[in-house]
Amino acid sequence: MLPVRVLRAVRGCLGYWRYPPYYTTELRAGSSLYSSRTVPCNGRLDFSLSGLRCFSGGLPYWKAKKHGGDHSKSGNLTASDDFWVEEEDEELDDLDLSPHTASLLQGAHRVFLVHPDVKWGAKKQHLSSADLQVAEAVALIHSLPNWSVVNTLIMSTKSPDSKLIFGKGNFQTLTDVIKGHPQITAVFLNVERLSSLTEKEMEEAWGVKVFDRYTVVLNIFRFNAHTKEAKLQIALAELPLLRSNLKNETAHMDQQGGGSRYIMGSGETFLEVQQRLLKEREIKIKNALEKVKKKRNLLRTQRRRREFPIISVLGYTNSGKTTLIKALTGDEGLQPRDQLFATLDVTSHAGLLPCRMPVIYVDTIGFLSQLPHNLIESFSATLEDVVHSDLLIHVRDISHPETLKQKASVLSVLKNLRLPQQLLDTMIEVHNKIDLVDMPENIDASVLSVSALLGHGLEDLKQQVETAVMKSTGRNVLTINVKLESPQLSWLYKESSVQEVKVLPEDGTARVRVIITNSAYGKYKKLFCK
Ligand SMILES: Nc1nc2c(ncn2[C@@H]2O[C@H](COP(=O)(O)OP(=O)(O)OP(=O)(O)O)[C@@H](O)[C@H]2O)c(=O)[nH]1
Ligand SMILES: [Mg+2]
Repeated sequence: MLPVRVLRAVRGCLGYWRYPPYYTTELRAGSSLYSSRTVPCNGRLDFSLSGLRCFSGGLPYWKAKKHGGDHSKSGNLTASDDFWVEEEDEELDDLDLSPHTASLLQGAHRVFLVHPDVKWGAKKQHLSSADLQVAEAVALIHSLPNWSVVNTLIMSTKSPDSKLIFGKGNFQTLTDVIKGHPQITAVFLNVERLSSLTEKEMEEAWGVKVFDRYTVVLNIFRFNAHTKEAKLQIALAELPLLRSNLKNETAHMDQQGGGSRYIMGSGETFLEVQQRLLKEREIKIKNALEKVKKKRNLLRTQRRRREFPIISVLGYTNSGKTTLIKALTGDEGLQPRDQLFATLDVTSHAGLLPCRMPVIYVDTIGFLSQLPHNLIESFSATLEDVVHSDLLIHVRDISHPETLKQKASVLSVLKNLRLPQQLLDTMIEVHNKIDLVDMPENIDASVLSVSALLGHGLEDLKQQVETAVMKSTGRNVLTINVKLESPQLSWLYKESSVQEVKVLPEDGTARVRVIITNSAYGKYKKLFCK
């Protein structure tokens, strides 16, 4: 989604970009725009963007300086995360989005991690070894503040669908091992989802909390969600947990003769009242999400009208998407972290291509194989905007032992998003973290190797992005010779984006570098090149 404030910010910078290059321009977003001072045009015009900066406190503010600095560095045109905070919608405010299963998030947990290794059958994981699945599960736990893994155990099972996941003998062995770790406060069973009954039985047998992937991933999401949409998605994804808690609670009350009794005067039992409240909550959340979505569509339309090329950056979680966008835009507000799902909210960041055309890089939620299904559904909604991109960049962590498997799972999620074929065909694949590998093998010529952290390979990447964006948006960067006495130059200022003008006084001409659409160039040729 592209919040209003950022649109304003980018509009400010577009204003600058389209401005004839004989001004030093000071743009202030929020107040009336341009206060400009004319600077004499002395032949070669060199514009530095190194003074462009968008501060995170107060109003966004840009200042363009003449001369000096690194032109190719779009980085200084920034939109920090603060500008992506959505405008508050008062109507949504009565919906309590604080976690309803909050107890899990609070405090520290010392976790015993159990990975059921399915040897055969439909649930066997073919692409990944048990050790690597455990490594990913450990990374999930470490993505939660103050949670640590005390020990891990891979236990084979022939009956993953049975109530206790393991056969009787293995379950007993497991219980003995867990009981031998009195310092633990929880067990993380690395399965997608445990039924409430299984969870309850295991907790009784082991005497500590038991978590599945759904609960852990939901908690990570909850911890990292900042925008209203992300919080709403989480509130929705939390409902199945609340429903199964309710079942447990009612069963417990029933044992004491309470849960299914009628509440006096209401005509409803405790269970019915709670179910109704949950249903009402679900409807409210869905309505609120629908509203946010409509707002997003509106912003999308506005953005289209202003024609900022959109580049969506996708990839497996922790592959370096945020680091890459930070390197390409210089946005200091971005905070890459060595965690899974560090980025949950889809945010957009303004950058400049080498030809100085502003573009918007969209940072997206990372993919994870075996992400719980409900969560995929809620979060694929946040990827809807990807469909409207002009270009996709797929970032891969080339140093990861399962980099190929990660690529396969990203491509399969993309397939489900039903993206236009042309967008998939033009997708740029970036091999990131090359600083961590000795000798990259079999690199396809079309693939770009970079180290987003160290800044290696970024110039080539920007160049390739520029070529692809120009192609997909029907634009060209051209240098055109114009006669100074003809209206060509003023026509170009009006109909295209003039980047640079070199006056050649001896022959009364100028060399003009422009970014021009195919159709405008067609008109230009018709008018002036007969
Ligand atoms: N050595 C090295 N580390 C990198 C590079 N790029 C990113 N990292 C590190 O990888 C970790 C994850 O980086 P992020 O940019 O947060 O990854 P992401 O893909 O945005 O992750 P999610 O938002 O969680 O999906 C951080 O610790 C980065 O510092 C690189 O080129 N080299
Ligand atoms: Mg990220």
